Amino acid sequence: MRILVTGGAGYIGSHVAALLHERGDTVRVVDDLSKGHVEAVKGPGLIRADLRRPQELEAAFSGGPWDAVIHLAASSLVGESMEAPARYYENNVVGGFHLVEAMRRHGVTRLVFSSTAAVYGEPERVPIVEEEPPRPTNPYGATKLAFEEMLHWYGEAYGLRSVSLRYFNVAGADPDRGLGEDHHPETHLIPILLEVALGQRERFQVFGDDYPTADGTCIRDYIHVLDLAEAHLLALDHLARGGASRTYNLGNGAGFSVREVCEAARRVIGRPIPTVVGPRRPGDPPVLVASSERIRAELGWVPRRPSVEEMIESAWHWRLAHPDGFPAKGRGEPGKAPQGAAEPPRAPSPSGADHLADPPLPPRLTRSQERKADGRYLVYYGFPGESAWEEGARAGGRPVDSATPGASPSGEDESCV
Ligand SMILES: O=c1ccn([C@@H]2O[C@H](COP(=O)(O)OP(=O)(O)O[C@H]3O[C@H](CO)[C@@H](O)[C@H](O)[C@H]3O)[C@@H](O)[C@H]2O)c(=O)[nH]1
Repeated sequence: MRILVTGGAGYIGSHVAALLHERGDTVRVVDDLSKGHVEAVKGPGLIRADLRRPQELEAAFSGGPWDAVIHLAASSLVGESMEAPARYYENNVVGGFHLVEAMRRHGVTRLVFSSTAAVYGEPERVPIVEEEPPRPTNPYGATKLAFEEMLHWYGEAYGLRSVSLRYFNVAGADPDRGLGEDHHPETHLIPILLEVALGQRERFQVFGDDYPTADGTCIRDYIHVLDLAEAHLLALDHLARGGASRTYNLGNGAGFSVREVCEAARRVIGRPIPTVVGPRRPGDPPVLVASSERIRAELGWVPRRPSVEEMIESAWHWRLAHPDGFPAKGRGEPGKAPQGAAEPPRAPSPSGADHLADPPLPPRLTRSQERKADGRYLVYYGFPGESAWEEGARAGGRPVDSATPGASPSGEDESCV
């Protein structure tokens, strides 16, 4: 198959892309590299594109036809989403909309979507089944749910078939393939524990110990990133067989409290991990544990690495080999492969000659800014050679109020899951 993987330079996407590439699929990673790493793309082609910019998506879809898209590019932090919901709506909903529109233009009718347990909010029954009414308690979950709903209606009207995978808490690494978790800044529980164990942080802060759980800390369901990546391949194959649109939970069905994960990390690593209890993090539900019976029964998914210790151990091994994460590489030009990345794959032409060139990109929007009397910034976007205000009126650009200097329309912060 020929597959586009958005967010394929990120933590989960890089594992998915590597598995697809290894089994012989033609894979092109589409990533804006704001959070992803060129080094994490092992084998597949890579093209830099921001989903919010349709002209960059056109370059990403060039060289088709493509059989399917796996969509993981998103902003994905619960805490951050509470403070910056606009960024989440723009990256996850607007970016997602441009993606499905590009799929429509290019006749691509299958999509596997990286959704989240955060759509459930505070569920009434645990383990959570897919029939549980979604009631997100944070903008991250709300934007993922909005895109799931968009997929439903695109399916009804345009024949798009999709599988939404609602991930619970993803952990672990694949040190053998040189893949692991590297976020800046890091906010996730297990990588932070590893940083404390390495002496890169002084201590770990527990976000609240007054939840209605046995030890007062939040309970989550952890899933190994490779088990999760394998589920993407099963979902893709389901759609390739003509399967209908579905939604699946992905977790192990076992809950671990924050304190239990700390204890497991101390056992696996054998080093002290000092902790301190702090306040709750807004938006965190007390308990999220999955029932993944549906995907087991329908697609035959079996998590082969269910132990939290194994997840921590694999993450630890990757981290020991990469104490500072992936090396920072240049991001290159939008619509192109960054330096050092594999060339994006092209479809073989009927004559055998590879004559498919990327389409020329329209001129890029540029930004200009004014500092206002109150210290805030007013930022305008325009095409080169036109004043910002003229552009705003004539070319569809938009003024953005109170942006911080150096920020993109959404804060240049699309992360890659
Ligand atoms: O410094 C920290 C970091 C985390 N936690 C707690 O650890 C648990 C797990 O937190 P984290 O690793 O940040 O993951 P979540 O916020 O639960 O969210 C993850 O899990 C979701 C599904 O549950 C995914 O959709 C999200 O993308 C992913 O960020 C939560 O109870 C946090 O409050 C702490 O106590 N201290």
